[in-house]
Amino acid sequence: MEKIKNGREYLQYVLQCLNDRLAQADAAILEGEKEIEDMHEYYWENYTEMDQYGYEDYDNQQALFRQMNANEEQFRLRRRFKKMQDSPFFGRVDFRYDGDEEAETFYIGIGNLSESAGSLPLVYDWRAPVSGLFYDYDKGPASYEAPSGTFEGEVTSKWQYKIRKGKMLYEFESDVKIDDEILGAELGSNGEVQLKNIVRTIQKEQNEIIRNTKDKIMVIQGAAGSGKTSVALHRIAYLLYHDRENLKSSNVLILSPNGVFADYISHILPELGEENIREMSFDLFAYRELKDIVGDCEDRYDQIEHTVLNPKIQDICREKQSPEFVSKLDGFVLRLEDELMNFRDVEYRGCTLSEKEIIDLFYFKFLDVPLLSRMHSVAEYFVDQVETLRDRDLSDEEREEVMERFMKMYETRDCYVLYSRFLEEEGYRPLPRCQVEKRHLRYEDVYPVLYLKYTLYQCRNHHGIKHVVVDEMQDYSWIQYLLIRKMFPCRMTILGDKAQTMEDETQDVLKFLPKIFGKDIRKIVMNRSYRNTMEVAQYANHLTGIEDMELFERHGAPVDEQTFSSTEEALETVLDKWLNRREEFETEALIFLTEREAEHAYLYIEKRLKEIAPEAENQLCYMNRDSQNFRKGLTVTTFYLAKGLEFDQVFGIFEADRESGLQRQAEYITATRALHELHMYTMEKPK
Ligand SMILES: Nc1ncnc2c1ncn2[C@@H]1O[C@H](COP(=O)(O)OP(=O)(O)OP(=O)(O)O)[C@@H](O)[C@H]1O
Repeated sequence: MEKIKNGREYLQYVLQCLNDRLAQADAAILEGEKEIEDMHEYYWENYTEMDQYGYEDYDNQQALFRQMNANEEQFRLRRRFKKMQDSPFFGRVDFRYDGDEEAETFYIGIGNLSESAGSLPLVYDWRAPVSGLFYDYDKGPASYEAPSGTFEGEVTSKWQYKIRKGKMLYEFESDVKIDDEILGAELGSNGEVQLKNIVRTIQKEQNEIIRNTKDKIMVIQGAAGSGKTSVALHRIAYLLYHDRENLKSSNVLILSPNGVFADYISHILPELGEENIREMSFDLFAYRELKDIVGDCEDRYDQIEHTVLNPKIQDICREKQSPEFVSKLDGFVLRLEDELMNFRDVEYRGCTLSEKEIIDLFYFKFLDVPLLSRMHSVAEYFVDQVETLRDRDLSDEEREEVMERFMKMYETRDCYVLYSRFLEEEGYRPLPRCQVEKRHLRYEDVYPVLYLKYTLYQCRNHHGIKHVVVDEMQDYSWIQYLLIRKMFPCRMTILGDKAQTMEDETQDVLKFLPKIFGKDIRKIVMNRSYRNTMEVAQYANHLTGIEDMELFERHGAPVDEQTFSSTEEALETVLDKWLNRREEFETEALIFLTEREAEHAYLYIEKRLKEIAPEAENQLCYMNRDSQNFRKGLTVTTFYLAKGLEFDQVFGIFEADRESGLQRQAEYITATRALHELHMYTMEKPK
């Protein structure tokens, strides 16, 4: 095997080895299953005779768990080997260690493979330390970090392979230029609906982020299409691989924009050999946390729709998420320490806690407990006293009764009522008074109320989470980041693009994040864009005046710009272009500023398809905020839901003369969604 220098021969060797390992895994699984069956049988036959203390039963259970884990491991191996049968490796790097005569060869693939467990790998996982050489260096001096230290030497050659279904499609020794050609071919290809994994072509500056394990909070400002989402997901795969002991996929949470986005990225981690991770939008999270306070909350998308109709409401929303507003809220919370309380003696079954004792406990012993949870601690203290004196535990009902007496010392514990009072005190319009189910929070008030709740109550700890990924960081406000820090005091990867803010002005959160997260933060800027053709990227950059973006040299059709006098006319053109070239593209999008426009267009196209091309009906879909799947075909939607996604061909239809900052942002976001072709249509205002 040592002697095989040729990729094709090596492929045959590796495929044979994969077959052997698969057969071994199959045999081990069969044997394991038999073992588990025998254990069950033994248990049922003998459980009446097992020792009375349960030792034997316990031992049996432990043995059963061990066997089940061993089987699970074999299943994992089998899944990996099966995946590798399609393309066992994609790269090779020959590295001569300093002091050695000859270079060693390392083949790189999506997972490790060796002839037997524990022997030297035939293929190295792309996340292994030595694989860093492949991404970081061309021929020449190089080094890599491993747990045992830094290894210096020289890359003597580097190869790239494309293998599909176990067949070598091409192999060549690569230099920088060819790297670019391969990358160009990857970027130019159609065929994948969802986001692709990029292991074969990770770029050096991306690799630096993926392999960073030092920094607690990484913040990535990346241009549209620079690979932020891809990099964040590969980074998670890397961290899961290197810290298996401490970090499981269930410890990672992605705060992402919506359900479709979650679906769009859902296959990447499984493809990289990891389990999928939890994903949630912050609005959904807030909504769940506020369920006991309000009946309903607006979300970010409602806010955008309202802003289109009345741009002024953005100002008040911005104001209510700002540092100044938060410090007023903090001041209000301080005042509540006094104003909210109405202390009095508590007597229960012959035991008394005097008002003075309660005040002492409240303001000294339990001062660290948040205000609205503090009386609970005082009550617990009292319950302890009662139980000691009476020498028995109180029943649940008795405890309840005691608690209630203590809670009555708060004027109110309702964050909605308190927030409304705060608004009034600060000269804002208070919230309508109504029962919980009828309460409907405007978006501008959602996070201030949540902030109040998290400041006034001892809130649930989200302990299981050890790494949070925040995508689209520019869409989060000061107050939201304060909440994120409070809820998740863990490592984070925060990524976004200030140019894609969904407001009339761009928001650069990088300016204020250090104030929230302190010195733990590491900022990285990625300015090279990979998604769009040069024509599309230049057009998009022109819309917002971006000049510093580095574009990948890939060309396509010029942007198709047209003006129409009626929506129907524009939609007919979209229909025509889409139907005529349906075979060429996998995914297309028709994007609008508002939900109303998108829905109208969808209904129009749906009706027309029934008349002219019923066979294409199942290729049309409407994407709203409740949608959960990213689909092939033509997706009709709004710019804010299309954010983060990409499509082979994009149509954007926007009204002329709606010269708002938000519309400019919407057009920019729309344009940057196009991989290959972009059509930007303007609707003339009716005269
Ligand atoms: N190193 C790479 N090799 C191949 N393709 C890449 C690479 N980096 C990025 N891409 C491709 O570029 C496109 C954009 O990537 P991605 O969606 O991760 O970018 P983004 O910065 O999150 O974009 P946006 O902010 O505009 O939504 C994807 O098609 C992705 O596969």
